[in-house]
Amino acid sequence: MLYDHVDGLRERLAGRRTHALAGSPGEAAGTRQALVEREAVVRLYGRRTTQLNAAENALCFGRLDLEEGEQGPRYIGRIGLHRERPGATVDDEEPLLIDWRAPVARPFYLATAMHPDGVIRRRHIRTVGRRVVQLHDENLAGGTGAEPGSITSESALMTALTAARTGRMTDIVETVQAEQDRIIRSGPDGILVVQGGPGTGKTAVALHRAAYLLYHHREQLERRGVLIIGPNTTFLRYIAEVLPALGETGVMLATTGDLHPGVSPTRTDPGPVTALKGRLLMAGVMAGAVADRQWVPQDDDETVAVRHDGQLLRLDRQACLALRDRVRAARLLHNEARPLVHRLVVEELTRQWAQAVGADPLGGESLLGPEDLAMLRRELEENGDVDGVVDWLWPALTPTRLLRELFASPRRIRAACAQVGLTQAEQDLLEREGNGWSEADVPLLDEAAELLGRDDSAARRLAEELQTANLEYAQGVLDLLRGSESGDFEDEESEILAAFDLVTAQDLVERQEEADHRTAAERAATDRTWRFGHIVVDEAQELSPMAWRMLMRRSRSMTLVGDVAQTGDPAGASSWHQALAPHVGDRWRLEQLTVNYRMPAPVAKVTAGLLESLAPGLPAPEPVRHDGPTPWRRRVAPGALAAELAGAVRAELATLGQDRRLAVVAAPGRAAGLFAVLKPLMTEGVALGQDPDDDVPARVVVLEPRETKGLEFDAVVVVEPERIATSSPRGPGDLYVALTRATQRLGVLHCAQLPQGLDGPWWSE
Ligand SMILES: Nc1ncnc2c1ncn2[C@@H]1O[C@H](COP(=O)(O)OP(=O)(O)OP(=O)(O)O)[C@@H](O)[C@H]1O
Repeated sequence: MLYDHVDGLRERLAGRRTHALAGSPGEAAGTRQALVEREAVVRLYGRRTTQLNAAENALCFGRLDLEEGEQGPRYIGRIGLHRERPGATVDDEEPLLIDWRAPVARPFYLATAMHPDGVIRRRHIRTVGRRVVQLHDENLAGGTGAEPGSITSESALMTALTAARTGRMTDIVETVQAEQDRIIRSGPDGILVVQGGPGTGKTAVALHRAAYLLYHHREQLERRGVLIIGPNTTFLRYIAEVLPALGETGVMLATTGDLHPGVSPTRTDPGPVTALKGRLLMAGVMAGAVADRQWVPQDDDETVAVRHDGQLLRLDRQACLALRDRVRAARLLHNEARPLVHRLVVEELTRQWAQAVGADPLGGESLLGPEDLAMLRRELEENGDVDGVVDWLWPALTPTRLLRELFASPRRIRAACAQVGLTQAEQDLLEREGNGWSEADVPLLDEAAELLGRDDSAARRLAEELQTANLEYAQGVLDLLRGSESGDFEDEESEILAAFDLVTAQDLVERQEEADHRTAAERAATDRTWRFGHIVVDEAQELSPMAWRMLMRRSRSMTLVGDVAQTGDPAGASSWHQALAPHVGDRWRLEQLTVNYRMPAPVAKVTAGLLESLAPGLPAPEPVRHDGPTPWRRRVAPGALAAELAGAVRAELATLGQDRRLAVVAAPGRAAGLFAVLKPLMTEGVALGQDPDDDVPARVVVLEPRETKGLEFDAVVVVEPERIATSSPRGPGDLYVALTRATQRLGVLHCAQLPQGLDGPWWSE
């Protein structure tokens, strides 16, 4: 019945869309307003159809039977559906399916036998396509007993947790747990931090929270947009299908490296450089770099000069210093101060000129009156040399130019750091050759953009050029139509009105301008200053202080999820207080997730040992699955590692069975070598890859620890953990990440001793 209802809705929407596209006849038809309205209506129908399509799988997954006296039963699903009754108001419409995010759906996630909340039975409905294949009932009212063969929602959860991993994250809407539900439904205001160990569902919760907030605050959030920040593009691909499956599109997914429109990081900085660029004092370095570009002559002999009407007018060091002080006192952003610089230069030159030509040879008052001076000023304003002087003293700067020229010059670096107190060795780290930007440069570019402000003159010029180009293009289109007319029509048909009889090029351009119907996310992607309605940051522990500074400009409504024990970035945080205090003091709230949904208990035990040495006192999440295979470890001679690895992977695949995926994780720099070792597997029909980003994820992937961040696999084989732990100052955190990716099986191959915390009785040999 529900699917029939959806089909009917889809059909009606398609009909209305076609009707809207055809346009309504009448006086207003063809006006700009009618076009805009039509576009809006068509987009609305399109969005609604997308939502209906997204809900096709597992449209309805739950049912609540309520105590007598309550209405019921309630069916819970991915979207809300109502039976429309002619003449009924929205409130009277009969609910057929309740959106999982609606308040009345909440008992589906929260009701327990202890606190049934009016629910006597909770039913999980499993469907394949449009067919119901399984029902799981939980009787929450005492005495009724479960129906034979029924299982509890714990079983529905277990089914989800033990399913084969596909390489893409799926939603958890059918089995959200109480502690997760509370976070998902918490209000949007302020900054919410969700701390939880590996596999506690932080990513899942963050994405469902985004869907929940969009549902309850749709108008505001669709206007301002929701931004989801992840640690790398691999991770973003991994999570990309969750929100569309929940019917929510139009959310912007990005890394912090994507936040400066026009810049795509391609460069990898060494760890110490990343760490330095992430420090808050870089804000001072950027301010110093801008100040350094507000130039004055270095000694008293040096001047800048303007030739005017045969006279050479000069600004010496003292004049330039005075001018710079006056401009700085106005506290304008660098580029926005340029008109003031221009005005003051003209003022000074006018003064000098008046002195030169208007001086009374007899020593009396100037011979020039106010009108002469005004004329002089106007002449100087139009003198191109003055523009040159302004460019010299106070150049128009883009953030990229400022940084490129800064990093290319030891002198500029020294000047920029003068007030900040970086050692010479640290200053040397900033120097670099070649082009290209790194992720750590992006917050610096953002900082620079804040200090520089806009240079409106260039933007205005560009807008004018664009307008002229558009007009020319539109005129060209009309000319083309006119040109193709004569041969095509017979005499009597040439009476027919053509487009060029009805519209001018200007009309066409205006119509194009109105046709910008991009979503907030699309517009935000091209606007550095866009303020989002809400920002979700996943793996938030990885952000540097400078990256936090950049993000805080984009919104103060945030959900930050992460685990300070998993920090891998050299500039990342070791505590939430350390990360947030410089930006928002203690104005943030903390929620914790405590249940480990990913790893079975035997794997969790191994990783808990490492956690204790990594972050003493941080509790290890409690695994929800108590059984599972015991992790294995095998110590091998260095020469035998390659052969042992190939054998171990073969054995793991055989144990796992078809459709299950495995990751081999090794220290940075070793993945390529191990990939070569495993290549023969390909001749055995095993898809092998080095990129979890592949369109069709390979069955076996060889990765470095940081590439596995946020991902999970049915089985994981970690090669030489000691080498991972010692590969960088954040090595132990990287090892912890690698070991916590397995949903079923974990194995370790090692030549050296196991690192501290990992050596224990929990392994099978
Ligand atoms: N309530 C739930 N129902 C079903 N599956 C769940 C639930 N909560 C979490 N999971 C599953 O547990 C796994 C781990 O979740 P997720 O990746 O969100 O954890 P995480 O805390 O972000 O982990 P990490 O910090 O290691 O990246 C995923 O497969 C997720 O789908």
